[in-house]
Amino acid sequence: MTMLEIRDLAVARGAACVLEGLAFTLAPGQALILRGPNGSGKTTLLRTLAGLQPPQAGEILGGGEEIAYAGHSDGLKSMLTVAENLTFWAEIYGTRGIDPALAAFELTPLRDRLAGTLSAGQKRRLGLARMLVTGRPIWAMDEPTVSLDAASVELFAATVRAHLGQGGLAVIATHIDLGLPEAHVFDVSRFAARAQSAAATSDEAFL
Ligand SMILES: Nc1ncnc2c1ncn2[C@@H]1O[C@H](COP(=O)(O)OP(=O)(O)OP(=O)(O)O)[C@@H](O)[C@H]1O
Repeated sequence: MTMLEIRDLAVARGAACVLEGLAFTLAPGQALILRGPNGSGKTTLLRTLAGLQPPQAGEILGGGEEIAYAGHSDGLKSMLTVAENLTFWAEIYGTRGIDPALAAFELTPLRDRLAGTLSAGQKRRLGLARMLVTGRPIWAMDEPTVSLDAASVELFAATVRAHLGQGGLAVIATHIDLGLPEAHVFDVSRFAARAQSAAATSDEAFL
């Protein structure tokens, strides 16, 4: 059974510890909504969970090959079509069939368009469709609804609900209420690193 558990985790940007003492456990069907003001460390935590940077301290159990990450950048190849982009990712992740992902984000009519010619919201929908193509059970997503209109936000929320309904897990930094069942709100600012606050105070003395 896929689980995601973090124990006494500390995450850093460069050498500076941003968050420390983080702990949670996520079971199949559960979502964790990350909240916190700009710069509080949501992206840093998501990148660490996704294995894009090492933790400064503590443990992550159950991430690794189980986790797929959707960051601020959609990571699209502008000279490939919508369908070619998804096929590229399907090959990387060793999965088959892009049609459900196209349908989930209403991209089927756009399948032969070059990704570079899509609107911002369409690009975002394609970036999110990639999560379905990965076939991975844990989704880590950073502000996934940026650029999406209300209808597309609902498509996204429905896709996440379906993923959770199939036993998937999700960690999502978002300010929007996605109406997810089993969603727990996790305010990262409660875990701000003490060393960082101390540094900010001493910096102020030199201003
Ligand atoms: N490349 C970098 N080098 C050094 N510090 C960075 C770098 N990127 C971000 N930081 C700092 O790390 C801290 C945490 O940033 P992070 O992007 O994780 O926050 P966030 O909660 O995702 O913010 P936002 O809501 O604005 O996206 C901030 O103080 C930020 O200024």
